[in-house]
Amino acid sequence: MGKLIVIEGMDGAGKSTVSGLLSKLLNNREYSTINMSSVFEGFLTSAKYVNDNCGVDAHYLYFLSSVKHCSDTIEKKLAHGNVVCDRYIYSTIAYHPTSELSVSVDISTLELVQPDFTFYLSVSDESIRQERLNNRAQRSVSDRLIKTKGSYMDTVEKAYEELGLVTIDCTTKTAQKIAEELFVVVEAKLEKVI
Ligand SMILES: Nc1ncnc2c1ncn2[C@@H]1O[C@H](COP(=O)(O)OP(=O)(O)OP(=O)(O)O)[C@@H](O)[C@H]1O
Ligand SMILES: Cc1cn([C@H]2C[C@H](O)[C@@H](COP(=O)(O)O)O2)c(=O)[nH]c1=O
Repeated sequence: MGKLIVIEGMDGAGKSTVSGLLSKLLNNREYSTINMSSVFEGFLTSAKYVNDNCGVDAHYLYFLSSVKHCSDTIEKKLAHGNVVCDRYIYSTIAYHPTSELSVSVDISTLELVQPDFTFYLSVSDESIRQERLNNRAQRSVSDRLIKTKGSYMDTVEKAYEELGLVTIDCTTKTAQKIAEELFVVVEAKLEKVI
């Protein structure tokens, strides 16, 4: 059974870039990289539909079921090697503040595969996060949202912080440097899967 490494963070923090570089460092052959948003065909189209046409409860339930789907996909991949996953259940928790929800779901009932490592990539300077988002094509609705005090993205960031994940400050370091930092942590604890 392989190991699961989850990379979390807000839009533009560098998750997909760092996930790819980390996979490379860890050895491509044994590591597959997946993005929660592309785990099944049509995910982003449906996510946009739900966002535009449904309330926050439906949005939350859509993402929860998608995480379950992602977990099942990961489980199959773990039989053949290790997996680096860009976003997981922590995104769903952080992006859906409980104060906005009228439904409550016991996450343990989803029986998700538990990560062996979870890293939260933080960018403390909002102008840097915005610059990164502006330098690439927009991919999601929250790509447009600027974090100001009391805003939705501020709530998302606080929710992430409350989860107490291993936090990596990605404000000024290069993506390569961040990946190397994570590589050291993972390598130190990992049994080689051959
Ligand atoms: N440490 C870094 N320093 C400078 N630029 C970076 C860094 N990490 C990523 N970038 C650049 O910032 C942009 C956003 O990175 P990336 O797409 O990896 O973020 P993301 O967290 O996966 O975003 P999203 O969640 O919105 O998909 C890309 O253009 C990428 O090349
Ligand atoms: C898992 C999850 C994600 N979101 C948001 C966060 C992002 O803005 C998009 C996903 O696109 P990305 O290219 O992977 O950044 O969806 C959400 O609102 N709820 C969730 O559970």
